[in-house]
Amino acid sequence: MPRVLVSDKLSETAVQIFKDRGVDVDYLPDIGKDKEKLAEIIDRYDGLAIRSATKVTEKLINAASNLKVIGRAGIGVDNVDIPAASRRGIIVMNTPFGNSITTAEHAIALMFALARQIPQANVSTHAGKWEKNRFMGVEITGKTLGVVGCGNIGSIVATRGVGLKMHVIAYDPFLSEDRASELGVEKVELDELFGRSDFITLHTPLTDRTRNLIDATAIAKMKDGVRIINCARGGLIVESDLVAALKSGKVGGAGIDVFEVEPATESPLFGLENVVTTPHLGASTTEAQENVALQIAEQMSDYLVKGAVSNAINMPSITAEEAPRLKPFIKLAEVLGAFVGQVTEDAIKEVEILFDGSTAAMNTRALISAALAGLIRPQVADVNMVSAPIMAKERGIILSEVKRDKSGVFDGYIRLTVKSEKRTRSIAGTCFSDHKPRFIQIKGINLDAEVGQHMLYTTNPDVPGIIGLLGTICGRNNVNIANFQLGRNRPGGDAIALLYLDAPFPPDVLKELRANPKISSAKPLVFDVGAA
Ligand SMILES: NC(=O)C1=CN([C@@H]2O[C@H](COP(=O)(O)OP(=O)(O)OC[C@H]3O[C@@H](n4cnc5c(N)ncnc54)[C@H](O)[C@@H]3O)[C@@H](O)[C@H]2O)C=CC1
Ligand SMILES: O=C(O)C(=O)COP(=O)(O)O
Repeated sequence: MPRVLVSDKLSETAVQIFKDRGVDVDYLPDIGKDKEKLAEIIDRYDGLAIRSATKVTEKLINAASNLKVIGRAGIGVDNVDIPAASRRGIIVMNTPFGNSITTAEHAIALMFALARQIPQANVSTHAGKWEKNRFMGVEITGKTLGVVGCGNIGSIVATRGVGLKMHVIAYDPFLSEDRASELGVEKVELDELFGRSDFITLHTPLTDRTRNLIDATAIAKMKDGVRIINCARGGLIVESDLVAALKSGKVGGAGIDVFEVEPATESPLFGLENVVTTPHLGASTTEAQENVALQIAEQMSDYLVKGAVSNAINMPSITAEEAPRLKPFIKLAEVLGAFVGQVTEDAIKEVEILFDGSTAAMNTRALISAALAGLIRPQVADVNMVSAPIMAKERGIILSEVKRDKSGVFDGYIRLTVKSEKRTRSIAGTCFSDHKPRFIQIKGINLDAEVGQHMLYTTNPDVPGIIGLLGTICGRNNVNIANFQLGRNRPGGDAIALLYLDAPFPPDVLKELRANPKISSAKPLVFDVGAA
């Protein structure tokens, strides 16, 4: 039974869902904050469910020898070293919509809090001061709201802003004019947004490109008295620059939910009169927490139990419905890759994957990942569908995909063509209704060959006596041949043989075979023929 660790505070709904779906679960909501303790036990788990408190570093990933999936019950995955997870073949998934309304509402709440100084007035009133003249606010209506990052959350904030009769302008490199007009916002460049906004709200992910987006230079371009809201990530703002601008009055107020360093128990922003802070509460409503807990538990269980992949950051999605249909073809793609990977001994330069007929309509991204995993595995044993594309890229392999209509007798097939330093190799295969992968063409030679666990692949000129020769050498050395497949391109041309064996082909017999002048090449092959 797969086992999952929940290392941050999550609704207990998640725990129940894991259990209901056949996943063992340990709920240790405080362990995420204890790096050492977490590293000590992480190798016991197949899955890790987190929020933002657990930092999944490369070090932790290296200690997680059994980990297959990291599930973020929320949106931002900047606390996970995704390249390190991908290299180790670990899927990283999130719940991209579960808390977006809640977070957008928090941004709007902070905007009102700033406009009317509600938190400060609240403290003063509780203290019995009745400072009616101290707290003069500003109206929201008619003001310009600048939304930086108009994705899921940004666009909800934008439409709420429109509803509040604000003039909403947005900067997002991926925002189309059509989408902007659908939302009722004006699409502008960043500098224009800085120059025109009365309120600026940030909704981009934290990446190397967005880090320090709001620094002294950006602030200098803003209107005097601008109010800034950050419910995205602390690293988007250079806090020291913001503090200076708040002190000088250039920035009139800041609503800050997220900090450069969290948990933020001290910050230069604390104690400033015009700053409203919350401790990363953007996603903290009962509704959002139920949503994300339920979703992540479902997604992680579906992956661990059924192989379905959804909302993965580093792997193509495979729905629970398509998983059973796709599985045999994933196996096929993997064995095609494994065949070529085992016979290729020099550096691979280019890979072309052709999807013919029905296979062209399948989830070809997943099939490509599987083919690459098979191809690379002879060199790197623990590669899988998550890590294979990244490894292929790191090795400079040029990848191309071709899709075409049914072109032959098969409903559909996959052909893998691999160009290495010395030569080009090609292999094609398909699955029939028995769901078993079959080789249908090797080296341009047609055949119909099942995939065996232990095989021997030989090439030779098409001359009489090869079958006898192979049989004699194997027989003399006590190697049992379970089955035999032959093919040739034309009489007297190139021929190939596939021998199905009960055990790995013995190295000394291989030597003898290779020394025989009638055999051009002989290569033992091993395939994982476990259930598709
Ligand atoms: N405070 C909290 O508790 C929460 C914070 N978040 C944060 O909010 C972020 C945004 O979430 P979503 O809207 O769901 O993500 P999203 O991916 O739907 O939207 C992000 C948008 O930012 C845009 N973008 C990327 N780089 C940009 C740049 N340099 N300038 C302007 N726009 C850029 C993208 O094109 C995209 O449209 C998350 O990455 C997360 O860090 C999310 C949920 C809760
Ligand atoms: O979903 C996100 O990106 C969030 O920032 C929410 O963080 P949390 O789950 O509340 O630690």
